[in-house]
Formats: sequence, C-alpha cells, structure tokens
Amino acid sequence: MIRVEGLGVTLGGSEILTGVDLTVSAGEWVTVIGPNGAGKSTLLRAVGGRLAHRGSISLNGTHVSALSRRELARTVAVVAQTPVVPPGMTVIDYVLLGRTPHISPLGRESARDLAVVDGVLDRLDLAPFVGRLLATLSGGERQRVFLARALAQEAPVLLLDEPTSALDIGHQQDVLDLVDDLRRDRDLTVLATMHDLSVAGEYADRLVLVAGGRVVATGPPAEVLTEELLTTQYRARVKVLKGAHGPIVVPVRS
Ligand SMILES: Nc1ncnc2c1ncn2[C@@H]1O[C@H](COP(=O)(O)OP(=O)(O)OP(=O)(O)O)[C@@H](O)[C@H]1O
Repeated sequence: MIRVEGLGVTLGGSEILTGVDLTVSAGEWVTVIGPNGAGKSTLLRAVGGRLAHRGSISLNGTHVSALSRRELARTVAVVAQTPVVPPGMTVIDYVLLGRTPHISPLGRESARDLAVVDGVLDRLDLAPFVGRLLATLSGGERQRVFLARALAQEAPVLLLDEPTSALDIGHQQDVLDLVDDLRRDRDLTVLATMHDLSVAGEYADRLVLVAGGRVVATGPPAEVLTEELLTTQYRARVKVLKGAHGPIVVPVRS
C-alpha cells in the first residue's frame, strides 16, 4: 500500500533523509521511532505527498506526485504533529472538513457524511464538544478532534505523527484501540510515529528505527526494541523487559 524507495529529502540546504526504503502492506501497522530530529515527521510528510523529494513514493501503486489533491485526500489521511487550525472554527465544522474529498465542489454534505462524522465523534468521546471552538479545548481534547477529522476522511492510509502525545493513559488506549479495530475491519494501513516505545511496540506489526535521517533497524518490535539498539541510538539508559504483548522499555536512572 505504501512503497518508499531511495527517499531523500533536503530542507533548508540540509539533507534530512537519505536512502530511506520502506514498505507497508494493506492492513499493516508500522511505527517509526527514533530520537528527536531523526527525520520521522519529515518521512511522514513526504509519504503524505507534502514534500519535494528524491527517490520514489507510491501509494497503492501510484506515485504520490501523480495524484491530484482530491485523489491524495481520498487515499491518505494525516494527523500532523501540530496541525494548523483555522481561527474561529468549531469542532463539528473542523471534523466535517474531513469529508471534503467526498463532497462535490459545489455540493453540500450528504446524510452519509453527517453519519460518518457523528460516528467518529461518538467513538472518540467528542459528542459533548461539537459546538465548542477548537481554541477553547484542552490539549488532549484537541488532539482527539484532529484524529476525528482524519478518520472522518475514510482514506485507506492513515499517517499519525505522535497521535497520543497529549492524551491521558485511558484516552491513549481508546484512540489506539480504535485505530487498531479500523485496520482490522477495513484493512486500514497505518504509518505512525511515537516516542513511547513500549506502546509503539504493543500496537505496531513492525517498527522502523530512524536515526540521522537513515533507517538503522526494521522488524518486529522484539527485534528493534533491544537494549543495545536503544542505548546506541537514543544515548539512553534503558532496561527492556518481556511483556505479555511485546517488550516493555523502562528508563533507568543513572
Ligand atoms: N524547513 C527546514 N529547514 C531546515 N531543517 C529542517 C526543516 N524542517 C525540519 N528540519 C530539520 O530536520 C530534522 C528532522 O526533523 P523532523 O521533524 O522530521 O524530526 P523528528 O524525528 O520528527 O523529530 P521529533 O522527535 O523531535 O519530532 C530536524 O533536525 C529539523 O530541525
């Protein structure tokens, strides 16, 4: 569903990504991990068709740059790390924007569009907030609204850049379980970034460890979340314990 070959990205005169190869199959969940500044968000932005790049990126067999804006929006939904919020926008209007690729240019939203939005708002505990201005929500409420807009888009590929960084542990589990259900029910393909390594390993089929703009390891969580790799790449002191659903990474005080 996602095929990246020899990806290179230069920003502000610096080479940010070099020779990145990555494939994600339909229905698969791959999470990109790596230290601050490694190039994770840049990789997601490139896959989302938002960046000039070298090499090739295709979605479902079509090169991203060959897709029109509308085709791209029907194929891939993005939750950016810090989305731009139009001023004065209410929650319902913002989430309805996710239906834009499904509405004809001069048309209005259909009963199905409204039903999809209602369903997503309900699943994300957002029904009480529909009339509120986005600017008045807490960080965690706002993050769920960003996800709601992306899910309302009903695209087969979902790109999530640190989607749960502002969420309490209960909402974090709700959100990740919801995404997991959707990929099982609808073959949704998920490419995410995450800093919580234990959670990353619990939900992803595979992890891709990026450092210095290159892929340094890829594989099932148990192969990537090793003390040796994490110590080297993050310069962190960690213990990796065996959990019921994968490795548990515990920071250790010096
Ligand atoms: N427009 C730009 N000009 C120059 N450098 C940039 C630009 N945009 C991003 N960078 C640099 O590219 C590198 C990778 O950034 P990116 O946001 O992809 O990292 P990241 O792995 O997502 O980091 P984090 O974990 O901190 O979110 C960083 O060093 C960043 O400063």
